[in-house]
Amino acid sequence: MSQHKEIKKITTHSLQAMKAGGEKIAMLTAYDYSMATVLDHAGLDIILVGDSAANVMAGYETTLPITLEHMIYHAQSVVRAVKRALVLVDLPFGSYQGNPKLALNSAIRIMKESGAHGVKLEGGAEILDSVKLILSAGIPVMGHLGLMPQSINKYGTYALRAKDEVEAKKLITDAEILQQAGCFALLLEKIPALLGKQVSENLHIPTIGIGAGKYCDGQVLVVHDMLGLNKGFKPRFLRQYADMYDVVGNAAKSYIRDVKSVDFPNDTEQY
Ligand SMILES: Nc1nc(=O)c2c([nH]1)NC[C@@H]1CN(c3ccc(C(=O)N[C@@H](CCC(=O)O)C(=O)O)cc3)CN21
Ligand SMILES: CC(C)C(=O)C(=O)O
Ligand SMILES: [Mg+2]
Repeated sequence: MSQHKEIKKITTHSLQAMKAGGEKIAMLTAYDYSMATVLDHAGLDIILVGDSAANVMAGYETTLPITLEHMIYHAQSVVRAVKRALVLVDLPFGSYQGNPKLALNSAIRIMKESGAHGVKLEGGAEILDSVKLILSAGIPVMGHLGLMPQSINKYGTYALRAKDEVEAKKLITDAEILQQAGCFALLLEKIPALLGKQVSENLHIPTIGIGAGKYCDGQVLVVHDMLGLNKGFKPRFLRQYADMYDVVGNAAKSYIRDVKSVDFPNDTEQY
């Protein structure tokens, strides 16, 4: 008898069904093969190859410097690992804003060169033409509203977004516009929980929150943050599930000690 276990792949349709059935969606970032292997085997629904790679992989202050080529490299590594999860890729800063044809070209390059399942773009009405053109090519799009890190220079801080009535109304309208255009899901970043609730109840497509409260249809975190590898980053929305900084640090300290003391390698660890 065949030992092949049928793996039920997550699709954009599964996600709609999960929202309809009240099952929450679990998403994390990954940027490399090894991490994506672990996360996919753990049963994660969505893996996001986020442009936060600029921060956690490359050490930049913001997400602005990462290029389309870098994103494709990370996406290729993740796709090679994944058997079950839906893999989404952020379009990086400068690869779509203000130019629908550039946006389509960037999205096509990601899909063609990495084999990912869809893309994510930051923005509402101002990027609607780009979203529509990408969707017209059969590429699934996740929207991204609220705190949009690629616009950090417009706001100057990573503080809570859409606190006032005017901003909240614009976000609600942008969410409706993105759903109407055909986005399969919407990411909401760092907004009041009650606004997250209102948007989630208002839309039929699932919302995925980061700092957007418990009423969103799913949650996302940057994997290095939740593993405790991003020392000192402790925003209120982050729950830390492991202390990998100490796990890795202590292993490295033990190794250093063993090498210096000529304990490693021993007789059984050599030829
Ligand atoms: N490692 C990492 N984790 C993330 O969640 C993340 C990235 N990188 N890069 C891209 C964006 C930027 N994001 C951010 C960045 C900062 C805060 C934040 O709350 N920062 C401060 C407070 C800032 C303020 O209130 O002005 C904090 O409490 O740490 C939240 C999300 C989310 N994304
Ligand atoms: C924080 C999430 C939502 C993201 O866009 C990223 O990791 O780049
Ligand atoms: Mg991002």
